[in-house]
Amino acid sequence: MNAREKYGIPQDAVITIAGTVGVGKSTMTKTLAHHLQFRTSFEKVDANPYLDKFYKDFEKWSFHLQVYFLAERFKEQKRMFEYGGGFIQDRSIYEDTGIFAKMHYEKGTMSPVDYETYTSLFEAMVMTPYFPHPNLLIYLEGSLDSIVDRIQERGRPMEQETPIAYWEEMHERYENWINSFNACPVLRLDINDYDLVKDPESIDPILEKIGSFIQQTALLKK
Ligand SMILES: Nc1ncnc2c1ncn2[C@@H]1O[C@H](COP(=O)(O)OP(=O)(O)O)[C@@H](O)[C@H]1O
Ligand SMILES: Nc1ncnc2c1ncn2[C@H]1C[C@H](O)[C@@H](COP(=O)(O)O)O1
Repeated sequence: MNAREKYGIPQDAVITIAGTVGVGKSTMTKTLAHHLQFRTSFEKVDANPYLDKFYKDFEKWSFHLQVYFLAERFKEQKRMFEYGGGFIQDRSIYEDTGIFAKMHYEKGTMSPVDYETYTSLFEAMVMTPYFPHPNLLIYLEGSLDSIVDRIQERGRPMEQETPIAYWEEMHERYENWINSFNACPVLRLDINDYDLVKDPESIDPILEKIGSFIQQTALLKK
């Protein structure tokens, strides 16, 4: 019996991993997909033609980058839909709009007209059949210090060179965002409670929690 069967996780489930930059989403995505034998959906970082430019000049590249991420996520949503689920997704589309686009608009690094165009594009996409809500959103949370340490340790120069104030603002926005998020069930995990790098077995209680959480929310829907 594999972990998916053991913990009663449906094979068509879509689980999305949310949380600020560097908190450990990709690591969690890979680990869960491995244990559940699910496919993965990652965001494009290395092959992203705007990301480096964006970190050098937010004002100039915010809109281009948001449209790029939106197009990529739309293609991924369509792919997950066409496979009929069974995916772990690294970051939700809700974060693009609820965190990044909003933050740059409110900081003044995305113009009101660009933000309006972006928002209407996002709303048009969400109205297509490719956007069912995920079965579960796993929210990874930790202190700002430990997250900044991880960003430094991972070593993407564009992120290392970004002032800590940027990560601090994002951290705060994430806390507010998750406290009012209600598009799908949320399981919150504190990054101090597991270590997938040094202690791979710390995934077991997480798998168990995911199973019982999905079953409970399915019962509530009946
Ligand atoms: N559970 C963990 N314990 C210790 N270090 C971790 C853990 N998860 C991720 N890391 C480390 O933190 C850094 C950022 O992780 P990553 O998964 O790339 O984050 P994200 O996808 O959220 O940006 C990487 O250097 C990774 O090895
Ligand atoms: N929608 C986005 N707007 C701006 N920047 C974004 C967006 N989505 C992801 N990013 C950035 C943040 C990081 O530098 C990389 C990858 O994110 P990560 O949390 O490390 O997976 O892309």
